[in-house]
Amino acid sequence: MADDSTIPVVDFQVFSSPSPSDHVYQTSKLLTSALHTHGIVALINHPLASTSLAAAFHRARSFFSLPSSTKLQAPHPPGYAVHRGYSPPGLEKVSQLTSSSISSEALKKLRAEISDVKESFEVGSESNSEQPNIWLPDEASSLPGFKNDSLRFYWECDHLAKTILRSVAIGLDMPDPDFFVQRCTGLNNQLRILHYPPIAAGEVDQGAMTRMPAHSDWSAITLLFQDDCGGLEVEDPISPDSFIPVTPIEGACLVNVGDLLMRWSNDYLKSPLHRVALPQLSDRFEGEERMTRQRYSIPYFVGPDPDVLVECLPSCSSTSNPAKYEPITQRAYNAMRGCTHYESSEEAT
Ligand SMILES: O=C(O)CCC(=O)C(=O)O
Ligand SMILES: [Fe+2]
Repeated sequence: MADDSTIPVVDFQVFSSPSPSDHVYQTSKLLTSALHTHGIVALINHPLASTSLAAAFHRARSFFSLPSSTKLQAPHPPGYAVHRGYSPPGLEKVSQLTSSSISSEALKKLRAEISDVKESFEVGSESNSEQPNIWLPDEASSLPGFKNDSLRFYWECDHLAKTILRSVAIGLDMPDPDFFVQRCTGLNNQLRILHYPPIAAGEVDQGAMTRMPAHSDWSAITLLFQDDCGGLEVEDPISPDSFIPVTPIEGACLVNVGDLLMRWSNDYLKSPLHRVALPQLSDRFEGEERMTRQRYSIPYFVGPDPDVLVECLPSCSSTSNPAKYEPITQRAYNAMRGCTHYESSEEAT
């Protein structure tokens, strides 16, 4: 485990080979303890093959290198309801601000002043008819194998996610280790590849741009793979409003709690605020056009199936600690968060 100014690291080796159950239990306790204190953990020696991960980053670089006119042939639909396809830089803005915490005029002004500089492409299960995938029409000639390889990676991430969800259930001393796996079948996950293009250093100096503002994820858990650029930060649990850097560890899988696991666990597991800050001064390329480094990351959002009711786990409540949230389905939670997000970012649609 790390000190308080960095995020915890847990060695997940026991899940790569047959291991005694007490080792599995100890690792699972370390996992849930990290997700309790920080809401995020870096798993090392996890079972996802490093070759698959390297190939996924390679695929992301190839995709984002295509001309804009090609990428825009697989456009993300307007609105919040469907999360698939390509979003060009500046299109999507995430924010934790809600219309109840700030007036809509002030929110609009804030959004007009600060632009998110990133592009993304999102993929789901081919069986999810409510969220149909959006592929390039001509992918065979522009990016051979992109669709099949992306889908294979999607299911490899799902496999890792299920191992982690079982470990969370064990760490929470739940009677059924498959409780979460049965409710998060893989139908409703979302694979996102993200590219943060280089930014002119002048913009960094003026603070006119951000990479991704602070937000929590709407998922049950999120797996996140990042390159070596850095910039990801998570709210400091012992000093809220300040953020600690999530320093890249090669090959590690970051796992953060999403809002729905937080609700399931009655706030025992925290869905942390996190953001992507601009790179450090020392990490800028100098020259006439002083630019920052570009960054790639791959989040994988693990969602319960849309109609699963997320309600406080019996082991996480008592008479002195009653349930804090009303039961809610993923579908209803998505609509609730999405409406707020959509209303307050209408210029993005
Ligand atoms: O790019 C990253 O490292 C973070 C991405 C993220 O937080 C998200 O897509 O929700
Ligand atoms: Fe996130």
